[in-house]
Parts: sequence; structure tokens; C-alpha cells
Amino acid sequence: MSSIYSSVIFRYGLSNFVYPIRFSSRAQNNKTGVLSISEENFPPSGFMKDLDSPPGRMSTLSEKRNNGSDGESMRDAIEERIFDFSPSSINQSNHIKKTGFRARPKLASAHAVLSSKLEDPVNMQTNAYEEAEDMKPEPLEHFCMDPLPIPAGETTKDKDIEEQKVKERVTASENLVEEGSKVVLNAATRKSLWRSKIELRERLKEGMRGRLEASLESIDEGNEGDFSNKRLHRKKSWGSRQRNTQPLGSSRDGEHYVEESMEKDGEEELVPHPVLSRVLFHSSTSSSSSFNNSSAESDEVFSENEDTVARRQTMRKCRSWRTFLTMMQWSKCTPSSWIQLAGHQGIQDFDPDHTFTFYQNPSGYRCKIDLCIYFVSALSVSSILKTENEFCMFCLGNVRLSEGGEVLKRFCEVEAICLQALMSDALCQFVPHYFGHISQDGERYIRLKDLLSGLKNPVIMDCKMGVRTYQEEEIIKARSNASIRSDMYQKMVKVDPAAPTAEEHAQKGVTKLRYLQWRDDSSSTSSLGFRIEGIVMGNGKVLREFYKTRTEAQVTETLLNFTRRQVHILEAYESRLQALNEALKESSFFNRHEIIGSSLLFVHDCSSKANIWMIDFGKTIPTPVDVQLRHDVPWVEGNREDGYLIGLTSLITLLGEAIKQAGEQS
Ligand SMILES: O=P(O)(O)O[C@H]1[C@H](O)[C@@H](OP(=O)(O)O)[C@H](OP(=O)(O)O)[C@@H](OP(=O)(O)O)[C@H]1O
Ligand SMILES: Nc1ncnc2c1ncn2[C@@H]1O[C@H](COP(=O)(O)OP(=O)(O)O)[C@@H](O)[C@H]1O
Repeated sequence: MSSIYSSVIFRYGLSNFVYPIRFSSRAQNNKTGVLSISEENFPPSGFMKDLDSPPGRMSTLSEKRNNGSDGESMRDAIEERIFDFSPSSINQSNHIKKTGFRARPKLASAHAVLSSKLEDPVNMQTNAYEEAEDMKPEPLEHFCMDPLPIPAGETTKDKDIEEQKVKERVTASENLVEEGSKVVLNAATRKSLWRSKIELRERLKEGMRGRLEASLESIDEGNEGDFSNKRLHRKKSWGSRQRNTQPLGSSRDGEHYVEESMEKDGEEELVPHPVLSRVLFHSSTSSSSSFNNSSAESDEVFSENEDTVARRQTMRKCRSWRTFLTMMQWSKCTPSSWIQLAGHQGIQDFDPDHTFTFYQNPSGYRCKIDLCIYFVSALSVSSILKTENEFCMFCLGNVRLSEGGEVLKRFCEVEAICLQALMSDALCQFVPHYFGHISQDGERYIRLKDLLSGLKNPVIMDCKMGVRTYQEEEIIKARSNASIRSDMYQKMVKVDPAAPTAEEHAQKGVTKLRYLQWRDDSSSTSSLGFRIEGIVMGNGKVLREFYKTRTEAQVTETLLNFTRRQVHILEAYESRLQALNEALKESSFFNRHEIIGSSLLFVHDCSSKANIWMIDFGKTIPTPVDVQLRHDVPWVEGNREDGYLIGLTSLITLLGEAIKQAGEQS
């Protein structure tokens, strides 16, 4: 089991994967969670107390699937080796993967954000497709360790000896795992594992206390003096933001229960949730990118030309926390593999026993572990993991898997209104069913049908549609208030170091509009009216390096790789797109909306099920009454054309080309 954890990070580092097994393991023991221990609830006594009670929200999904602390002893006893990066552990990890005991990936790769190593997208894709062929997903049951009830009333006198014993037993249990045997431990072993776990945790906390005290000063850097004023201001911001968010009405049909009562129940309060409130005491307005106003907010977060360092610092904290609160969860009981392909992602490392926030600043990455601040470069992330030896890594996003064949997406009023309208539109059959919205622990979500539910090892591709991915309003905003985004500059430089202008290099930042335009021009968006955002292969391998996939030949090749040149799959996609083309002609929604940043999600599986869905309406807005969109003509500023049909036509054409090529070769 510990080697699995090692494998998680190691494979991530080398092969652009994230295998957040530890998270799953936590979830199945109802211990998942990161506490919002902040300056406010320090000192360590509070810290220690809080550590023992994970927040409800983080364990919501797992609670229903698990019944207690089974497996906890084993799991925690091996924590000491979680991030063993030694060559031997790496080899062992690979061996375990081959023997069929490895985790399936949960989320999209974080590598694209973290790694500063530039890779040739074409080569990377080719290799990845090839590698994908060899990697078959293993059954989820392999995750299960033998349940280990916590023994009672036993004492251990010599901690070091006991710790050593634990290490030996963990090694022994790994061997069992490698041999494919079921791990069965007797009561004495379980007892000692559990005892050592407690002791190790205590030692860890002692060490952490020391670090916390030593770094209190750095935490308050920029925050001293007017701390209480800021706190008040942040509290107000949260309150007003909440009040400005209007709840939607019930969903179209009565069977879809929108939990409005929960909202009335204090959701509009200034401090809506015990965990959230502590977070928000130390944060201001938040970044939630798919919200209509999110772009502005997230711009602020990374703005380099406003106010003070202290303000930026506060905003960054807020961003990372808000991101944390939308973290996806994946239990081992998840019926289908699930992934967030495109869309908003952050990176966060965490250990459920510690507050861990991870975010960018102009000079690199910044980590806050409990109250300790670490400044690190992107390349140092694995070093942090080594140093701390206790954190795992995963991606975050706006969408997370829920129960009952649904996904939850962070609430966006613009999107919710679109989805509501689409449920009674000619496009209804092309949009995931919208079940209304729900509130959970102070956060609102859109409930959507999980489009991967029922698919076996789904293969997924996200294509962002249209000839531009920014709204006209964003141009106006950029002219009047051009916030500089260092995160976007970093993303840009990573793909093409020569892309920024001298001025942008000097300020180490670009405007969001500039970044989005650069993305559109470097990819096929501007020329073909769509671009490939990401692909998940059947084994869960995630490919996201399509920044420079621009020409028709490159796209066709990608389509062939994505479908493994299976003509019947390509034909199914082509026919679905033709049906969509017809439905769009009938759609009054399409007639009245400017569709920006929306995607077509292609999904097929090994049983030859294939489908295409329209998703992501966070930037889809009604056109002004005096504008009649055609969707198939080039965009010039002011005409509001989105080029959706240009993209659809290109896709159909290139699928036809792929079918031709696949047919010729077979
Ligand atoms: O795909 P990459 O190159 O990472 O760039 C992303 C996408 O363009 C997002 O759009 P989408 O959600 O359509 O994928 C956009 O969110 P918006 O929807 O807010 O424009 C992000 O802006 P920020 O969220 O501001 O970082 C931007 O950083
Ligand atoms: N209904 C759904 N079922 C399954 N996966 C989904 C669904 N909606 C979104 N996703 C996954 O989440 C990703 C991001 O969704 P999207 O709506 O584009 O979010 P964002 O607004 O953050 O860009 C998609 O690429 C897809 O992989």
C-alpha cells in the first residue's frame, strides 16, 4: 500500500499522471479532510483538537459508502513511507503497477501546470498513446486492504523498537500485495501498527508545532497592523457576494429536488459554515472561475499592479482556499472512472492531518503548510513532497463526481440559466440532464448527469468550440482595467518561451485577454473554430498538451489516435455531430445565444458506446435583442459571432478525413 502511494507521485513526475490514491483511501475510511486551521485558531492546542475532527463536507461522499475505521490502522501505519522516492521504491512501484495493484487516476494531470520542462506536444502525444495501449486499468477491488479494527487497551513500551517492527510489517505486507495475496494481519500486528501510528503522528505534530511557532512571523508578513480591519472587510465581502447571488427557481420538473430550504437555512448568513467561515476570515472575495464575475475576481487574485503586496497575498490565500473547497473526491466505490478534463484547475497538496495550501506567486510557487510558508519553484514541488514526506497531490476543479450518476459543478448562475433553458430546447438531447442546483455546506452546485456513468473505461475528448474563447466584454474590460496575470504568463512561457513580448517578459505577466487570444491563435480555435483541450485514454491516461495542435493534419491525427483508428467509432461521432448540426437549426436557444468557451465532450468506451455532449455554458450569454447571430461567419469585434458552426463543420470534415484514413489503413 505504501508503495502505491510512492507510485502515485513518482508516476506523476515522470509520466504526467496523478494517482491520488491516498485521498481515496482516506475517503473510504471517512477521514478525508483538510482542516482550515488558520492564524485565528492557532495556537497548537486548537490545532491538535481540530486535527481529530475532519470537516463534514470532505467526508460527505465517503460517509455513505463506509462504515467506520476499517483499514485505518494499516493505512496510517504505512504513512511513513508514503513518499519514498528512492530508486528502489520507484522500481517497486512500477513492479506493483505491473502486477496489477495500482490506483486508477482520478483527475487531470497537474503536470502541465507544474512542470517547467518543455515537451514536444506531438511527441508527447504519440508516446502517450502508445503507452496507453500497454496500460490496462486494474479492478478497483485491488484497493481494498484487509479491514483493521483498532485494538484496545494495549501498550507498547519501546517506541523505536515498535516503529521498526511496523516498518518491517509494512514491508512484509507490501510483499504480500506484490504477490497478489490478500493481506491478513493478526490481532497483535494490527495492535502494534495502530500504536505506532499514534506515536508517529504525535511526533509529527510535535515537529509541526516547532515549525509553526518558528514561522509565525512569516505568516503575518504583510498582514500585521490592519489585520482586524481586513478581517472585517473580508467578512463583509463574503456576505455581500452571497446576497448578490440569486437562487434559481425549481428545476423544470418536480422530481428534481432543488434544495432551496438549505439556502434559506442560513446560506445567506455572513458566516455560513464553521470551516468556511474560518477560511473566509482570512480571505476576501473569491475566485470561482466559471462564475460570470469570476474572471474579474480571478484577475484580481493575480493582479500585479494594484494595491499592496498584502492585498495580493490575501487574495491568493482566498483563491487557494476557494479552490480547495471545490476539490473533487473519488471513492474506491466510484462506479466509473471519472475525470475533469478541461476547465479550471489548481494544484494542491495536502495531508488530511494538516492544512496545506499551494499557490502561485510571481516568483514561483508558494506553499503554506499549516502556518508555515514555503517559497518554492515549480520544479521544487517534488522536493517539498520529499521534505515533508507526508503530502499527496491532486488536481482541483469546478466539477466533481457525486452520487447516483450525477456530477456537481460549482454553481454559476449564467450556466444554470442556460441549462434550465436547454432542458426544454431542441438541444436537450445533446446536453447532460440538469437536475437543478444544490447547496452543500455553504457552497452551491449545479447537478448534472454524469456523462461517463455506465461507460466501461471511457475514452474522453474535450473540444472547446468557437473561433474565440473570450467574451466581447472581456475586451472592453481589458482596455479599461488590464490586470496582469502572472499565472497566465507562466503558462504561456511554458508552452512557448518566445511568445511573450519584451514588455510582458519584463513584467512577468500578461493580461487575461492576451493569454486567451494567444491560446486561440496557437491552437486551432481561430483557424478551425474549435480546439482539442484534452483527452483521457481508456486506461485513464490524460493528455493535455494540445496547445499547439493547430493544423488540420495535426487534428486529424489526434482524432485517429483518440479513437484508435476504429472506423465505427469515428462514424458514430460523425453521425452524432450531423444530428447536432440539425438540432442547432431547430434550436431557439442557439438562435438567441452567443456561445463562448463551451465544449463538446466526446465519450466512447470499449463496448463501442459513443456519444457527444454539449457542456460548459459558463460564458454563454443571450445576444442583444438587435443582434441576430449566424454562428458561421468570422468574428469581428462588435458582431458577437462565436463561430460555433465553423467549428462544427470543421470537426465533421476532419472526422470524415479520419474515417477515410482509417479505412485506407485497415
Ligand atoms: O485552459 P487554460 O489555458 O488553462 O486557460 C483557462 C481557460 O481559458 C478557462 O476557460 P474555460 O473555463 O472555458 O476552460 C479560463 O476560465 P474563464 O472561464 O474564467 O475564462 C481560465 O481563466 P481564469 O479562470 O481566469 O484563470 C484560463 O486560465
Ligand atoms: N456532466 C458531466 N459528466 C462527466 N464529466 C463532466 C461533466 N461535465 C463536465 N465534465 C468534465 O469536467 C470537465 C470540465 O467541465 P466544464 O463544464 O468545462 O468546467 P469548467 O467550467 O471548469 O471549464 C470536462 O472537460 C469534463 O471532463
